[in-house]
Amino acid sequence: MGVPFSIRGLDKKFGGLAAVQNVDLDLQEGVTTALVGPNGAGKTTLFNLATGHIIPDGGEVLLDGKSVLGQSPHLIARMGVARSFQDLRLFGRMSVRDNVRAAIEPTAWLWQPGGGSAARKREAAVDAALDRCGLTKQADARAVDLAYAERKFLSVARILATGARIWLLDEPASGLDPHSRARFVQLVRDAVAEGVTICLIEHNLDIVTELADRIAFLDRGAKLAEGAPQEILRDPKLIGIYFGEQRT
Ligand SMILES: Nc1ncnc2c1ncn2[C@@H]1O[C@H](COP(=O)(O)OP(=O)(O)OP(=O)(O)O)[C@@H](O)[C@H]1O
Repeated sequence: MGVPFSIRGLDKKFGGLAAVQNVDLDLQEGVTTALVGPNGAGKTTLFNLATGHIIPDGGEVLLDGKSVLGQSPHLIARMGVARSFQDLRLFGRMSVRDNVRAAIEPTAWLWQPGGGSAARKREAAVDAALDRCGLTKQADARAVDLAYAERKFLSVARILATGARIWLLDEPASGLDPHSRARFVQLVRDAVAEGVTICLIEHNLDIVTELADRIAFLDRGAKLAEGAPQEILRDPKLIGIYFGEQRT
């Protein structure tokens, strides 16, 4: 099993605060990894470092064994690493379809051969992503007019349409009703079956248990443990930290 995406010794300080401290993480092909930890543990910062949104103070980010450190978020996305944001970052006044198109366009090289046929392929990818995310009927609606769960699915459709092989999802299921949550779990499982490697930040431990093959547990910027969900979620010390017991 390959390791398409790897983080080595990542460090990031914000002023005096060590938000990420010497974190290693391997995303193995076909393995879904969950980042778990209390609020402020450094999970989102780790995604920001991994995708070029923030430059680390030290460490390495490797895609297929090659450094992508210092590359722009656009370029990293173009290389097949897609991410979602807690605040979704949709274009509210644009249509649902245009939101997905906008996600796909930066990954299409201007000089891409094929002209019209490449454009048709992109449209087909947009249609397929909308269909899989249950948004075909809402394709012409403005993103801002969607229900909350639909907006969450739109953020996944934007990733799906790019054909990215590595997905970093930041709390993708937060606030979803049980029905939407079940649909989301199925969407992720389908993507994994198609070969997508996924890392997700998730506070809902039921979803973590359903989807994750591995858990990396973070606290105060450091990775405290990594292993199978049944191992990590049964560790009283980690569970105490997660639910905010007094720490020394
Ligand atoms: N741009 C920034 N400037 C200063 N401090 C920041 C910045 N971004 C994050 N932090 C701080 O770094 C720490 C880690 O934040 P981060 O958002 O990565 O945690 P998290 O594990 O994702 O938390 P949550 O589960 O609440 O989303 C927190 O103390 C946060 O306040």
